[in-house]
Amino acid sequence: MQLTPLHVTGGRQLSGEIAVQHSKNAALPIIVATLLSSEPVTLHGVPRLSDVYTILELMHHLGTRHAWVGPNSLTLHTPEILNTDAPYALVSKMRASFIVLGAILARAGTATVSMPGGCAWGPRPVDQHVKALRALGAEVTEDGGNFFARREGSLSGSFVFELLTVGGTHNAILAAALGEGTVILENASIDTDVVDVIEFLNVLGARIEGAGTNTITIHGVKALRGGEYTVIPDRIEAGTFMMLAAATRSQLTLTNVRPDHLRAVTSKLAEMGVDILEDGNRMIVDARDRELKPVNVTTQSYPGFPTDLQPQMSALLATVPGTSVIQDPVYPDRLTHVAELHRMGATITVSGYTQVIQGGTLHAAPVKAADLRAGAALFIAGLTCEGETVIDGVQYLNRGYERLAERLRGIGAQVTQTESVLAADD
Ligand SMILES: CC(=O)N[C@H]1[C@@H](OP(=O)(O)OP(=O)(O)OC[C@H]2O[C@@H](n3ccc(=O)[nH]c3=O)[C@H](O)[C@@H]2O)O[C@H](CO)[C@@H](O)[C@@H]1O
Ligand SMILES: C=C(OP(=O)(O)O)C(=O)O
Repeated sequence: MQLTPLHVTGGRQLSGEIAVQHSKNAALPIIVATLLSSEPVTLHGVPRLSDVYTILELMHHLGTRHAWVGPNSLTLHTPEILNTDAPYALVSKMRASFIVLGAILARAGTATVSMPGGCAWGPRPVDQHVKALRALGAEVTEDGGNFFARREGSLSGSFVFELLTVGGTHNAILAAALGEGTVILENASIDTDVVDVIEFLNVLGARIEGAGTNTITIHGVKALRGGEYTVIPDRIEAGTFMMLAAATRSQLTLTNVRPDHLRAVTSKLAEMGVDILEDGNRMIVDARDRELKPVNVTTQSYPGFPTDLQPQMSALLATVPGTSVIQDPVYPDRLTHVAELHRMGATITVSGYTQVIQGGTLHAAPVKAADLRAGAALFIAGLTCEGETVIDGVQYLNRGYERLAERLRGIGAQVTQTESVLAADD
């Protein structure tokens, strides 16, 4: 869908309260995890994002019927799996869809899933997903851009991930949750989105231990029941708004936040001189009248500094006088925002996955987002400069930020766009 650009005029302080949406990257695998139950499941805190509509389209193909029962509440029901394949046209749109491989395999015994898409800043392998499923007893082959998986009986055994992978851990958990075997995953991800999926599955009657530790034990169960669950707050959206507050030297109050999920971000912003006050699920971020200091940042798996906030951090540090260094070894090629920030006057030199940033003042320019978080970096940058920045590639922002223009206007930002139409009953 071709969307109209976002027009952003900055150079003035923002203020007020902004409610953070619930987590995109937890909601997507939780929606997929409902495939494991034949009973209805109601989810609360599902953000209305294009990625959510994409996964619902895929789920519909697999046999799930859904209905929105509130602004962010969704009931899903998969009495039976009608198709065991996840076609290229749907999987290629987003990364998270690849975990239907484990879910379909668990429920139907066989699955065909196209190689995943998603934000395309460089290679995003799935070798660990495949190695894990094979180690647990599934047969997985690849041909013509598709993975074929099948199992005889229940999955069982153990697998040590060669690196920390969120999606790989999701896929293995979903594949092993049903059945009679016990599976042990070592060096598993401790990401908040993995913990949320496990807690959700346990509400439906799964027996999964070790959430939030590197060793996850899954005792297969015969069936899962229906149930109700609320998705966790989106720590990446919260971090984006924290950086927006800092970059515009404003004070913002964020609600629906889990400060315990944001430790690495909070401490980095505090090191820069931003005041952050935590009060339950609220956070006040204050950068008014501050001379912010440059910092060095390296991304890591959770609980380290998230790669999903690296582009936004580049935009922020481009406004901070002095030399900052950002390294993103998690996704070394996640750099599509850099050339666009150059158009806005940023001084950033890139060598491998290292950005050296000489901070200063940015100016408005026409720019284009080539992926979701690059888009976030651009609206942050745009809101720091006087004049109008026109941001193209809004379809990427709609993947991850619900009603963005409207919510930014709520904190005093001058942002206009002919709103994209995501149908309420889509
Ligand atoms: C939908 C979703 O939740 N997406 C998030 C998820 O993506 P995703 O689950 O795809 O990311 P992973 O955690 O799997 O990737 C982490 C690292 O492991 C590598 N790797 C991963 C799998 C594999 O089989 N082999 C391999 O080498 C990746 O190249 C990367 O360097 O976590 C990323 C890292 O926090 C985030 O940027 C994404 O926003
Ligand atoms: C990159 C992201 O999502 P995906 O993994 O679906 O591309 C993201 O949420 O920042």
